[in-house]
Amino acid sequence: MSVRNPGAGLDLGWISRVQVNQPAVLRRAEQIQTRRTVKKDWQAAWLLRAVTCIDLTTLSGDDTASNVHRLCFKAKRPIREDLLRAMNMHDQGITAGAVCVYPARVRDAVQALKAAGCKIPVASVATGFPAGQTPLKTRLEEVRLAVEDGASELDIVINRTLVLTGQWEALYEEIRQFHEACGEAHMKTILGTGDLGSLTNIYKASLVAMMAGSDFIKTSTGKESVNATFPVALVMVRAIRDFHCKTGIKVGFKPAGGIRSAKEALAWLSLMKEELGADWLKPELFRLGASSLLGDIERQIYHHVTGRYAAYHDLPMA
Ligand SMILES: O=C[C@H](O)COP(=O)(O)O
Repeated sequence: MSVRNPGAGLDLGWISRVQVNQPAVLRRAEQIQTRRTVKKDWQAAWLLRAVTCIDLTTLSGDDTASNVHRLCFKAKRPIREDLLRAMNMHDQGITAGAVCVYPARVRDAVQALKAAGCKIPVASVATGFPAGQTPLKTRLEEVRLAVEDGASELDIVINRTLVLTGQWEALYEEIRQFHEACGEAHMKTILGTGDLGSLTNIYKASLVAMMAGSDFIKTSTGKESVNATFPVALVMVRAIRDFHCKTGIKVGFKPAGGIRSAKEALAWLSLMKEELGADWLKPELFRLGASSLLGDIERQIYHHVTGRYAAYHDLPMA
């Protein structure tokens, strides 16, 4: 990831003027999901692009060194070598965008990727993931420890209480402190959109997160009852576009939570291309946070290459 956001001052005037036209957002979101998508070779190429943007994730209570190691090896070789060879893509260095784990598993991931001779970044969730309801002191310490253990990307969750009670200055200050604690590591800010109550709050929280120096804004933890949806994404990417127009700073976008199918991955790529342009189709500015998406993409690529659907045993586990 090369793009960095130094942040900007908190512009409360801008935040107070925010209005979202909900019916228009819902109409546009519907249109993106229902339209015909790319086919054949183009589809395979888009799916490979999606693979390079996946933050391959495991965030479970029963995570151990061994499943994290397996995930890292899958991140290094996300698609079977013979399938890539059949598409003449075997020497293109296709890997997942990052591996995403809990702070306590960062060392396992760093070790596994080092052993595999692979430079994929390790992303750690932090700041009291998923609820963000621990004292600020411990949330900050969690960020510092994850960085110390080798995380080069931090997926921090915001304190949703501050959004729901309109405390924009306090939200900005907290995120600024997380940004400082991240040091050289990139910061992705998870809004937990399913908890924020309205599209207007989501737009405002997106702006505050970007003003406070987030390199990415991310929809969800995957643990809320509603996670990445297209209406929410539209509001967030339009906030990214407005922030870029006003400051010249490019902030990335990461939908996460419940993204499971290749078809959905294609719709997410279409949304990025149409709303933000080709610059946002790269892992530097776009990630898909997903624990169970890669398997379906690999199955679709297997079908593209062989004309058959893969049996369960044909593809290595993600
Ligand atoms: O940040 C990533 C999400 O937690 C993944 O959610 P998921 O398990 O629904 O794919």
